[in-house]
Amino acid sequence: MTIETLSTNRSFGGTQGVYAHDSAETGVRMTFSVFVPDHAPGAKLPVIWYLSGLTCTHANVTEKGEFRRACAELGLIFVAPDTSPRGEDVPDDPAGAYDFGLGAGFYVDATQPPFAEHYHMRSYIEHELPELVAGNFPVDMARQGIMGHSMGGHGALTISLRNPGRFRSTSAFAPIVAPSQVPWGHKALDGYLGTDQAAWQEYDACALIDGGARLPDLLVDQGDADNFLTEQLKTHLLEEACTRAGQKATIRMQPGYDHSYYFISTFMAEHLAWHADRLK
Ligand SMILES: N[C@@H](CCC(=O)N[C@@H](CS)C(=O)NCC(=O)O)C(=O)O
Repeated sequence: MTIETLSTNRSFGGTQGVYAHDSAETGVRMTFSVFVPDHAPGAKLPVIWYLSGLTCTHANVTEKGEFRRACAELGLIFVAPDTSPRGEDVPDDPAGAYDFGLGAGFYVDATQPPFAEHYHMRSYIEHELPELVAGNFPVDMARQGIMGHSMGGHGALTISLRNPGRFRSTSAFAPIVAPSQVPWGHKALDGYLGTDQAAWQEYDACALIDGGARLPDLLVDQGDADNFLTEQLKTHLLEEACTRAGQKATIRMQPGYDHSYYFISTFMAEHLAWHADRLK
């Protein structure tokens, strides 16, 4: 599996790179970014997977996430994938809406035409990208953490819940916690998976927790001035599911913060330190 280096920049005593490769899962060229702190020759570092939200590419968090100083200090590799397949042959939302299709892969393996051909973001993130990164960067795959924002928070939670033991740490900023119960999720899961809601359950963090899936621990930050909180994010559903299940979790409402990277970057270093503690 070969990767093409699109750019590298020296930053915070490490290297921020952007890379591309031909993906077998999505059938198109995919771009992702990796920050590698300087390290002793031959050393392998723990890795954080960061899954982004609606409309994002790798670039949003790479440029606005403010993760590099903390990653350099803590010795963490930070990987940021794209949020969907892209290209002329890749179908989009029929009306070009931002919440489905391009930039909105929802970390599922689509089963419905015409999306089933390219929209394999679950398998891409769970299998293909980890193999590629493990083969090309100094990552210790025994020490993985996963985090994400909004749709990417949904991705981080569901991927971690479905793969017990793989991620020692899981956190999220303003995650979609119950896509089966909110308009963004209904539109995406219906479009990618069809109307049978039984197929949606493995892509719904609250349903997975209710079904018995567990994480060692969980950290979530949510701004109380987030304009998506009431209709789309419904953080209280995750709090209730964790309480019902006895799932250990720290879910914090942050007064005055919105949904943007101003919010994410504020709490990024704290999340990374929390991950690093669990990845020692
Ligand atoms: N901008 C969209 C909302 C989508 C949105 O807020 N996306 C979040 C993730 S759910 C994001 O990270 N946007 C890109 C950015 O802020 O850089 C709109 O048209 O309403």
